[in-house]
Amino acid sequence: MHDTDHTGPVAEERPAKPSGSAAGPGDREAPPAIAVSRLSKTYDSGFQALRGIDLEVSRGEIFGLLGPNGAGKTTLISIICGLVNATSGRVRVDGYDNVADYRAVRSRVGLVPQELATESFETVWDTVRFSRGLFGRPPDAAHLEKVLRDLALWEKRDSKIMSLSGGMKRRLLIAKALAHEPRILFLDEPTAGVDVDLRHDMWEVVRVLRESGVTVVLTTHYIEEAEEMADRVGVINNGELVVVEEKAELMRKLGGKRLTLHLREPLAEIPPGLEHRRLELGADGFELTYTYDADGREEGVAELLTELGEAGIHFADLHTEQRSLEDIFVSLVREGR
Ligand SMILES: Nc1ncnc2c1ncn2[C@@H]1O[C@H](COP(=O)(O)OP(=O)(O)OP(=O)(O)O)[C@@H](O)[C@H]1O
Repeated sequence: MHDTDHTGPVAEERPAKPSGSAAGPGDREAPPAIAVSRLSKTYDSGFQALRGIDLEVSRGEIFGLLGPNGAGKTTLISIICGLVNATSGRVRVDGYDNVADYRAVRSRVGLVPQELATESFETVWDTVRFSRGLFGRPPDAAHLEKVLRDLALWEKRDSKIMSLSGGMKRRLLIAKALAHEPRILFLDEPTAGVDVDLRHDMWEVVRVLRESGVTVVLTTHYIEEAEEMADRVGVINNGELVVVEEKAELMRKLGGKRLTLHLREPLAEIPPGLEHRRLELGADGFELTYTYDADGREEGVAELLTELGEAGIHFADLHTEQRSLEDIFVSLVREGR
């Protein structure tokens, strides 16, 4: 199944031995958790799902892969985990090539799929124990207990899966993926279709994982989720990584602020003399929006209000807001079209 042209050159680059527990900041020799270079995927149907992806994820990082439906998120993580073959390019996990060193890679990654578990007659405990065994790891009741406790499932260890709530089933999927002690956990759309409370529970779970030093890559099309959880965000659209940025930096660079004025009288168009401003008029003519810098320079607002007053434009109300990652995302995806 696997391409055969990947063996060889990687051997001398990979670490001779697994590098023990997660590397500390002083460990300069340690390879990144994930290194993807020039990765492309064309499915047998001829559809090109990924186009030359380059990406590095550091150890201990929480990386959010954000993109609309069909953007290529699942394809990318499936290739990194070694479940789908790439057409070209290369993936290394902890320094191991995902084709030549398939086993080393599989033992280092845990994948939490979108679907809920189906083995409904099994107990929670048997499920995690079995998952660990699948990876050839020796039994370790203490580790499994810790995983179940961290995920608030310890009290349910003897319960059958069918008796668990939806939230517990989701957490059990994570417990299964953690049973063999992976260093990198992939969460594919962890909160797709769940209610708000459950979504917040999942965010909490990811925070706990971060504290335990696990590298987390999560895919989502909820901006809020990436904004809430990720250290860095990569936006993928049409199989291309449109941007990869520290979340805070992305907000700072592209965030901007928006001032919205609710006018007393509707306008048919932006009045002459104000065209140089970044103004937008709402469809009903009552809402005028001004976008300005995110870095705190707000002197333009006072000038604008004076100019509007001079032009005889009066407003009944105004409010400002920070542009959200949602706005940024929408504009990036538009630009990428
Ligand atoms: N086995 C396959 N054969 C052909 N095309 C495929 C296959 N799997 C996925 N695709 C196509 O590749 C594209 C990317 O799919 P992928 O599942 O990676 O997207 P995604 O970003 O994860 O989307 P979603 O958010 O809907 O899960 C889609 O257009 C999809 O239809």
